[in-house]
Amino acid sequence: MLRRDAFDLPEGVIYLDGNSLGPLPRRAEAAVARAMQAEWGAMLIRGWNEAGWMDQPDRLGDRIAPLIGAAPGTVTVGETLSIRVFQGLAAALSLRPGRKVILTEAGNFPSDLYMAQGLIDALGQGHVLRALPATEIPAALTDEVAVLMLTEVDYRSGARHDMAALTAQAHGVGALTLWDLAHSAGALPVALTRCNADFAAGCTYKYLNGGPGAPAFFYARPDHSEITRPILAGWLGHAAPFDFAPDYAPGPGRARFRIGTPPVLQMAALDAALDIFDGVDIAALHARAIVLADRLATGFEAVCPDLRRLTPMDPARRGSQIAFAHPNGYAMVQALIAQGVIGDFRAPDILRFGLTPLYLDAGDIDTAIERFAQVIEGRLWDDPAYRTRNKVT
Ligand SMILES: Cc1ncc(COP(=O)(O)O)c(C=O)c1O
Ligand SMILES: Nc1c(O)cccc1C(=O)C[C@H](N)C(=O)O
Repeated sequence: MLRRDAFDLPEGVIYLDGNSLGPLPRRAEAAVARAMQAEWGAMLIRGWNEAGWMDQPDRLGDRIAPLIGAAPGTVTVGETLSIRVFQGLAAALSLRPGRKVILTEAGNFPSDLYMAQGLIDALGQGHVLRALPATEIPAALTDEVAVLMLTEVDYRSGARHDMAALTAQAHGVGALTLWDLAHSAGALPVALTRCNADFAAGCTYKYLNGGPGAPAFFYARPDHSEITRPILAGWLGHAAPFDFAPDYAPGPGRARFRIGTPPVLQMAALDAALDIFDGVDIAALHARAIVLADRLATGFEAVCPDLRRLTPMDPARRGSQIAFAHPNGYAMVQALIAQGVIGDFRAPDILRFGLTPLYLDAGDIDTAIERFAQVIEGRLWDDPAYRTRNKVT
């Protein structure tokens, strides 16, 4: 399971932030160089045909599909996750005319909330965004709800929704579902087909290690793809893009969810990154992440009993990260980074650590605990340099 050699990680660094940005896969460096030289450089514009650039979104979609329990031909790649959330919501609303509620979790990732607010404004049809605590969502699933939009694994606490149960309940009242898999894909087993999910989207720069700015993926249940008229109708989602027709006609199935030009170099990196998952049992990977998370949590809490654990204990109800709240959280994370243990901070007071067993083992966690002990016992966090927040945390 440990495939550390597949990654180009700096010596001495314990990387606990793969839930925000995965590290560099060694093969990605060569793949991007090849795409630049042998394809872009040598083929020039012929690369679209000869190097298969135009087919990359679907080819990569088919590589991601088994990681998220989707059938071949149902996932496409490109654009950003924010755009994909907008697209999925718009598709769901168009399939439920007359229903006015988008139901979501309060504290969902801001972009998902903003996308819903923007879409509601743009449509101007009186939709409302109802954002509730997770515990209140089941009771709020009524026949007013057009779509239940949830991030399967919460970006802060790491708490995981029960996709199968909530999707079934949404369908029970005639609502559709849109799942944000940003913190799921490549970290834990996702079963979109088995759960009968309607739409899903995720990013590839976290657990899938596609690199900063790597494109998003988008899933639509096949019966929905055939009847949805995408609100973001781009030329590459047209049935015949190179006819350059003045009016939009949707392409078949997932093709219609393409919008604009695919990011060819990013896709070359992602393609190479996905090689690492060949033969990986995602359920076993997640089980390992849970063990590492527990080891880290127990060790950190022993060093600093004031930490308040935010991540649920039940392995079935969490993703592959552990999060704590502490009033000095920002300074602690910065001091830990200075010691070579990279985690991150989420406002207002959350220390967040991603557990990625492709390149982390128990020895790394023990080293992280030792360095955290140095930070706490030496009060290394109490440094004026850590009183001002960085632009990107
Ligand atoms: C849960 C979740 N949704 C959406 C996003 C937004 O993704 P992007 O910036 O790629 O559009 C992120 C991360 O940035 C995220 O963690
Ligand atoms: N996408 C990011 C970026 O462009 C810069 C900094 C961080 C990110 C992130 O992905 C944040 C991430 N979604 C999170 O869970 O906090």
